This record gives sequence, structure tokens and C-alpha cells, in this order.
Amino acid sequence: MRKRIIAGNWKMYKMMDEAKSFVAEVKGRLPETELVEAVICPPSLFLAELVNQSEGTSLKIGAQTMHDAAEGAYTGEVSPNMLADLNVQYVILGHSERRQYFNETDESVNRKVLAAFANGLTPIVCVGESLEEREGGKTVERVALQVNKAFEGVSADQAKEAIIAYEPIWAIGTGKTATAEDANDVCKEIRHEIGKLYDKNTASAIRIQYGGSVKPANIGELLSMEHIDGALVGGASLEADSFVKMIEVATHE
Ligand SMILES: O=C(CO)COP(=O)(O)O
Repeated sequence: MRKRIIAGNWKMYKMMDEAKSFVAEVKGRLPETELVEAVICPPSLFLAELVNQSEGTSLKIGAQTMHDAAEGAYTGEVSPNMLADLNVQYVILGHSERRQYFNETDESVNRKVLAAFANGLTPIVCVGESLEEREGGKTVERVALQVNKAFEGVSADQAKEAIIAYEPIWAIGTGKTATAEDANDVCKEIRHEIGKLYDKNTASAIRIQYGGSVKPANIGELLSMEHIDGALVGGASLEADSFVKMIEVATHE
């Protein structure tokens, strides 16, 4: 059985004190379980502090983005080596907000995925269609293309460790969730695509999250679906209570 993974994407929210209080509150309350991984992806400024603070607990820390180069004249960026050096374990790549506002493309996402693996980081690769694409019946085509591009040059052994987050753009921060069935259908197609790119074993090993207005009230239904192995959560991951609640639901459902 695939281990579930619930990751909080904090985006550009919280001050350092609030971030530290969150971790202090959450770390004693996470259920002891081998069934679910709990990850928080704070703004990069807080990474070092939160990695240290969560050491020795089951809470893991991820970054929200990174550059693909080891170092260089790239003002404002952080490198994969820097993240690995801090003991950051995960990195979100290709989030639709990065694609929309920061010019990330399928090609740059692919370079970053390769760089993540080269540095021992686990990528959470985001894919998802716009409302226009969904209404035009282009969802599967769009998402399949993103998956194919993102995994170019990635070995089957690496792909087995990767996380894909299916986040329909129209469901992010809007309160609109894809129905559990619709989300599962697309996650199934993503798994099928991984099967075509690699093999059956890789397709059944890779973990696929759903993201887009996930909260304690709807996470159980989403996780009950065959192809949904976790969630990438924005707004509802900002409060300790609601984050812990989602981990609890993931542990029990
Ligand atoms: O973008 C998201 C997570 O990466 C989803 O955000 P919301 O959960 O706030 O809709």
C-alpha cells in the first residue's frame, strides 16, 4: 500500500514567530503512524529554523520552489544544494502559481525535477488544467503532457519516489473542489501515463496527491478514492488545528 502524504503549502503567509508556534503546536500532536507522512512547505526564509525545530519528530519540511543550478548569478534564487544542505527533504516544483507568475515552463520544471533527484530531494511535481482547458475537454491531454515533460530523463527508480500533485487551477483558493470522482479520474490517468512512460510497478508505486480547496471536511472523501494518495493543501494548512485534523483523518479513513 502506498504511504499517504499530506503536505501543507504555506505559500507567502506567516511571520517567523507564527511559523515557529505552528510547528511547536503540531509536533506533539501528530499521530504516531507509519501510514501517513506530514510535510510543511514554508517560505524559504523559515526553512532552516523549521528543519531544526522539527528534528526528531515525524514532521518533514519542504521548499516551495528552487532554481535548478547548483550556484550562480541568479539574484533571489535558492539552489537544490542549499536545500539539501539544510536537510530539507521535499520541494514543490511547477506549482501553477509559479507557472503563472514566475514564468516556469514544462522545460524548467523538468530541469528542476532532475536537479532535485541529483541532490537527494523528493520533488512534488504539480500539474493541472485551467478552467478553459477543463471546459474544452482538454484536461487529460494537458496533464499528460505536463507529466511527460516533467519526467523526461528521470529513471524508473527515481519516479517511484516522486510525488505528483494534481491541482486543477480552477480549484485553487476558490473554495471549489473537484468532486472526489473527477479528481480520482484524473489521478488515474496520471498513473496510467506513468505506466506508459515506465512500467506497471512504477505506476503503482508513485504517489499522487490532489490539491485545490482541500480541508478537514472533504479530505476523507478524497482520500477514500483509489488513486488519490494524499493532498497538497494551501489555506487549510495554515492553522495547526486544521492541519492536525487532516493528518488524523488520513490516518483513520
Ligand atoms: O495551491 C494549493 C496547494 O498547493 C491549493 O491551495 P488551497 O488549498 O488554498 O486551494
